[in-house]
Amino acid sequence: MMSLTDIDGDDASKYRLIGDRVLGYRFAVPHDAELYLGDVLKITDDIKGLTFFAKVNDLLHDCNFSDPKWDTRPHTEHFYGIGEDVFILVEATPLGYVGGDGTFRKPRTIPAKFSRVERPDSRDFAFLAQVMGEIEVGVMKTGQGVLKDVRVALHAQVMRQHMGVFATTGMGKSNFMKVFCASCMRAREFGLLIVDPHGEYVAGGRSSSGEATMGLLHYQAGRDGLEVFSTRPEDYRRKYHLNQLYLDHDDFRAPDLLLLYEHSPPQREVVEMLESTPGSDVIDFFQSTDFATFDAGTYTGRHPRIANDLKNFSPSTLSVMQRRIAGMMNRNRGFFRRQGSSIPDILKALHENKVVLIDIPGMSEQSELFVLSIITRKIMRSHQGEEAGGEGEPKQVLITIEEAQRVLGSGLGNTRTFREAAMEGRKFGVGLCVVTQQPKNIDARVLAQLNTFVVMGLSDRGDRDTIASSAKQDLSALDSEIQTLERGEAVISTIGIPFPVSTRIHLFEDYILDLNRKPAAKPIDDGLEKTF
Ligand SMILES: Nc1ncnc2c1ncn2[C@@H]1O[C@H](COP(=O)(O)OP(=O)(O)OP(=O)(O)O)[C@@H](O)[C@H]1O
Repeated sequence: MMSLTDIDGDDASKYRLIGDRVLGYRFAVPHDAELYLGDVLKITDDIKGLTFFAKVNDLLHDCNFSDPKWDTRPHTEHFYGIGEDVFILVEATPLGYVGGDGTFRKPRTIPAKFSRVERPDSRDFAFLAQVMGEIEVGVMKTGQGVLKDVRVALHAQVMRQHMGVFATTGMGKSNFMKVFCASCMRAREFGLLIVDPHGEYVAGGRSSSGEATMGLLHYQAGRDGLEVFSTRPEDYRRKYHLNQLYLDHDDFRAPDLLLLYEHSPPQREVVEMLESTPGSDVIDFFQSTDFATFDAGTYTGRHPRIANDLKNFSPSTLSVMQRRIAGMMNRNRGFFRRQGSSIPDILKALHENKVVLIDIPGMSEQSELFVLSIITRKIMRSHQGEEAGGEGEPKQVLITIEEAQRVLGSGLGNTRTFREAAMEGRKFGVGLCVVTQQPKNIDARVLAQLNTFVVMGLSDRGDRDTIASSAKQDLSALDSEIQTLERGEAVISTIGIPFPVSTRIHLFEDYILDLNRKPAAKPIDDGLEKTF
């Protein structure tokens, strides 16, 4: 017997499940029902005692008439009427189901024929909420609206397995990153490194659409979870309790130069030869040697080993290297000095599970990559050492790489540090947060390592295909949704949440206003209704 069920007490509104398979449902709903792509619906199977959830991915007009042209004939309404034989066929993707024990599971079975289909109410949201993690980023989106009681939160322990944030410019990537940082400051589950050459994360600035924005310092209740290392003037640093950023000569290694300049094969060989030589010796050698007269056989300076290593290189190659090192020192003189480095403090803060913001406003792209490369290498070495030492709790750090196609593109031979972190980092508790507008320009081997995908509007089909083929969950059903994502919306596919979840990212300013009013305890329980 067919069971037509009222959805909200309105007799005219009848929804019923009529098929189809474990990974795709079909419902018939009245021809005038108001449903939207992305709506989340609940299917109650009273026979098996299971409650299923599914998301609408297509809507089609259909009818029970055998006349294929019934709806184009004149006076159709008069002859056929437009009653329950005319309906909308809804295609939906299952999210999962809840059994008698109240646990949310992946869809592995199918609801009984004619199971009741309705909109979930607030009691149902608890089931969806139970699959969420600790790092809150937004609320679940459904069709035109949001499920304000279902906060979307990533799982902290998945973060070491690398994440990708993919967004066309202006879609809300900076806002997402700040929300993510605020939640990390609050949760204190792992260390997060972020290098900001635009100076907008610390105290805000202007968004891409020109509005004034707030920064991480405005999240005062989470201040203990933030450590800032900055190149700003002293009075600014003192006012906001920021640390001064310093890197020293021993933090530097010759391969850092590969990121900053194009190198010819012999120049590259010089770099490789000096790879494990302490940076202070390399810098001192190049600063104190005259390559017009350099001869390794007669060299009497402070670095005979380096002189001997470089004896077969031409003076012109060595002069180019000398100029580059001088250029690198000059460009970074605001924070790069002979002795005294912030690296131990940066590592300490990361290992205290803080967000570490490296604030270098107005610095060139080369300086940004220089800093990021040095800190990434230091984190990797420290974690590899710890692994060897084997004592204490393994530390977990996530390193943000913005415009990641610069250093994780395919065929780039100059970015070994980042590649090593992408390929081996997770063994040592080092994850990468790869942020890019151009996923198709990221090395496929790196994409294959990502276990969390945050997709914020990608208009390019090639980019979407790249993401769909790399994500661990099937995103093909969401292609049309990804195409139509609006600013501030994302589809998130991550381990721990059994379905790709459409999310309305919190607006940072509203989110921290709310967080500032709450005690710092976790988990975050209250609704964020006023945000949207
Ligand atoms: N989740 C959101 N909710 C509401 N508005 C948002 C959201 N995300 C972004 N916006 C709006 O969009 C504007 C642009 O966002 P944002 O600066 O984060 O974009 P972007 O992708 O980082 O841009 P660009 O790549 O050019 O820096 C913001 O000023 C904000 O008003």
